[in-house]
Amino acid sequence: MTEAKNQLSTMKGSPDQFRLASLMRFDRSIEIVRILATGVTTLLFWQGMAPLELLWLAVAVGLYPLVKIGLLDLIHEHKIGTEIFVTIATLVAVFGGETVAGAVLMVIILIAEFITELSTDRARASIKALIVSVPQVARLQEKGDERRVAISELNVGDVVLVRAGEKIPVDGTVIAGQGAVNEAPLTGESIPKDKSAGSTLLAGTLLDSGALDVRTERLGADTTFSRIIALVESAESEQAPIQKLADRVAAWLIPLVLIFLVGVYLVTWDVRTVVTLLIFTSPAELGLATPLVMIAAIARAARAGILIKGGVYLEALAKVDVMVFDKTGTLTANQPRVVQILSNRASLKEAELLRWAAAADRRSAHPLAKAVVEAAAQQGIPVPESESFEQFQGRGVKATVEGRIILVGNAALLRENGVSLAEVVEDGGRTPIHVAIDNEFVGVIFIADTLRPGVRESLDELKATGIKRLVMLTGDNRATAEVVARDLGIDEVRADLMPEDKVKAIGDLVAQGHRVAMVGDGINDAPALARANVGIAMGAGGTQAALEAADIALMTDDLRKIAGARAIARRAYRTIQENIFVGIGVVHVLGITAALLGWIGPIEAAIIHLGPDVLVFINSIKLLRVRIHGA
Ligand SMILES: Nc1ncnc2c1ncn2[C@@H]1O[C@H](COP(=O)(O)OP(=O)(O)OP(=O)(O)O)[C@@H](O)[C@H]1O
Ligand SMILES: [Zn+2]
Repeated sequence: MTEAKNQLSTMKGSPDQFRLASLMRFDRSIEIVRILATGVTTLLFWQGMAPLELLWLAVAVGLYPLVKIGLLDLIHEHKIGTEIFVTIATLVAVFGGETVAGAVLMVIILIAEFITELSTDRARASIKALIVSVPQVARLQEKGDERRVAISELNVGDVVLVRAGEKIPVDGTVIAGQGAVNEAPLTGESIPKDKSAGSTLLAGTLLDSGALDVRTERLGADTTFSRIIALVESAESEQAPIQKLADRVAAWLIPLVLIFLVGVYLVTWDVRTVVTLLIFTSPAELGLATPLVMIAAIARAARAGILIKGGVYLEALAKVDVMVFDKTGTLTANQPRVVQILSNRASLKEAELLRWAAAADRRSAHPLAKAVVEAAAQQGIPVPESESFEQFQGRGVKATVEGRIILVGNAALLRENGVSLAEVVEDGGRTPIHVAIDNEFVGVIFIADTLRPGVRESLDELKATGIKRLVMLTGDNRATAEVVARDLGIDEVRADLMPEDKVKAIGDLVAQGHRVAMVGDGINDAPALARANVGIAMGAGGTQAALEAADIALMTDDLRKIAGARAIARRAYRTIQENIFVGIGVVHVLGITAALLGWIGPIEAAIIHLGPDVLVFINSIKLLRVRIHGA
């Protein structure tokens, strides 16, 4: 929290400036003048100091924007909004002889609309402010000299210098120097990370100490930072189902309300009661109850390094009952190491087995292949080039090395290639990689990976938030998968899956009526992420692919952020329900009752009506302060 505040005070265009700037906008000034003019005229007329004609003029001036917005909504969105209701209420009052009441109620509504608009703008501005900004100038290194240039003049490949206390202006790689970088603005991670030659840097993060020379890789709109801003900005337009429902209910209520009002008038012949009722029967506010909550929740999450791409996913995450995890790289740390080599042939030494396997695997990008190649390098084994190479998704590789056909992969790969396996090697906790030379099974390489720190706690926390079933999907073998699952308290394991099986497994869960979230790394798992109700990608700070693939992107690999995201989502959903049922529902029902009983008139109604608007606002803004674990 405090770090975030410090960030705010150092950024260009602080929220205060932003607020001032938007307050001073031209149309805002007109609005203020309009409110003052109509208010003062009403007051003068009331005191007998102005003629009725002047009051009519004031009413016309005040109604103008309401009629305009109301008609535009009606024509373009086929929606009867608050504006139309207020216009009707004012006109009924003025022509029914309650001119002062009509004018006062109109002024109060104008003030309420003005306040709502300002606060929504501020919430929006705060989203951007929370994720801070990128500096607009950089120190460019040129022919041994340095000079300050605008970011727009930089090119990919340029070397920029960053000194302690400065913000990193571009995405790039450190080529010289050393320093500690605070990535909190992007990831919510407040512990600074040490950076030296070869480390990657993200624009918008802060160099706490040291000095770095950075080779520019991405600039301006291409930086991860800019992508995030763009995604958060578009998040608002992704309406949540509850919002659509509120809009639908509002549309459906309007004719009923109008019939009800005509009925009341025919029974009572009382203009005051009808005008008072009009204020409390406008269902348009239903539509206002959700956007502010969504904006606040998305802003809160962004500050914790959780990127939620729209209200629709916030609601979906709140309702999730089954959570599915990929194993490798999601639950495990994705740092596989070779831990044991077993040769099946007396004549074949372990080092030699590793040499064949590494030769076959050297062109594969699979993490297991990298572990094999790395082990060979560590043992100083020279690895030959392969003559041909083929990768089988979820199976392994087939390569020709020194004229011999090498298979490296799981049992299924060997069987499919007609290699008979005397016994399937399974060993809990470690992944066996089978090796065959010229269609003969020659041995197994065992690879182990460690669990991510804090996985168990994160999963327990998720269960505590009402997730009923935790499922693990993996391409790894059953024995290894089951050991991991048992360690973590996972309820259901599906092993030996091909990538398309994972997509199908999620499809089945969705078809059974579950609300499914899928957690993966976002690179290999993109189709599975897309199939789930909510796709959550980890480590999106590292790769832009992960950022694009998911509905919710975690900027670091910290699994605790999932529980954090879930907490924010549930809280937001509850707030929306509170806003609708208590803030709007209860107050309006009470207001209608009071009006029918003749306890309140139009002016009291308009004042009381400000109550729920303010409540909804405060209730929503509270979301910005939700405490979540690990952020
Ligand atoms: N390049 C490779 N070298 C060796 N074995 C491989 C290779 N590619 C795949 N395999 C074998 O195929 C299995 C399935 O691979 P896949 O990539 O589908 O899953 P994974 O990465 O092990 O696990 P997860 O599905 O949890 O991410 C691996 O466990 C391994 O036995
Ligand atoms: Zn209301």
